[in-house]
Amino acid sequence: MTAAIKVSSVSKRFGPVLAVDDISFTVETGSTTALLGGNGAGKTTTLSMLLGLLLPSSGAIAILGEDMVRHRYRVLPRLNFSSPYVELPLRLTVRQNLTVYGHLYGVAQLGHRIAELAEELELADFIDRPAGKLSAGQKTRVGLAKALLNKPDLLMLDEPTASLDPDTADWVRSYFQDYRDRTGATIVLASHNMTEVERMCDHVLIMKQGRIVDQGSPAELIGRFGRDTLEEVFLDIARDRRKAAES
Ligand SMILES: Nc1ncnc2c1ncn2[C@@H]1O[C@H](COP(=O)(O)OP(=O)(O)OP(=O)(O)O)[C@@H](O)[C@H]1O
Repeated sequence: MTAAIKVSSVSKRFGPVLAVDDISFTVETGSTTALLGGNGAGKTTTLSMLLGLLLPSSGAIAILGEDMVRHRYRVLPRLNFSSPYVELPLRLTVRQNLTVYGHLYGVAQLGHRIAELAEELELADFIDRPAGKLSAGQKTRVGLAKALLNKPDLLMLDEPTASLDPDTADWVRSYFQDYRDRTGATIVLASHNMTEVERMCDHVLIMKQGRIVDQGSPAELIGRFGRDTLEEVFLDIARDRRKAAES
């Protein structure tokens, strides 16, 4: 099967800053893959290039078999993303927001799709309230509904459970696992929550200073570093401790 994402020798420079430094990786179709790294490691820049929002300075990106530089409009309708750092128009109600985005994505039977998502993500109590009047957790759920409007084959989630209470966060993780299992979609997740990554992801890419410094399944990484949790592996990499296997 074609990989959902194939990144080959990609770099991104902002003036003097080399934000992404010659990275290559593949994401298998139907997997949930995490992109981890400390602040400033290059995760957001990488996700933005995968979404076609930024062009690489060099290298090639193929998404769902299409070249992102030359043919991104062929593939954009099959992608979506959520990020707690992107605000929805605050004066529009939740329903109006979902309607505007649904039209932008060309969603068929939009009223039906919004009703379906309102039920699945429990938005009914505040669907006619302006987005600016929602709690942080409610906003996160609306952002997730927006990301699911077009039933994407590839979903990029930046901190999907930020601001959610533990019970709702747990429910959202199960929802995405179920979505992936039902649809065969591929999920790429950027998160600082290592327990979440251990639970949801089959594969982990670890970035540091714009490079991919390690990758594998959570169990492989934990084993290779001789640790008990992914959090400890992350700290080892962040603090430049030598790998247990090498010392
Ligand atoms: N538009 C830009 N212009 C200049 N430098 C940028 C720009 N965008 C990102 N950078 C720089 O590129 C580097 C990588 O940033 P990026 O936002 O990709 O990191 P990140 O891994 O997402 O970090 P965080 O976890 O803090 O969100 C940082 O040094 C950042 O300051």
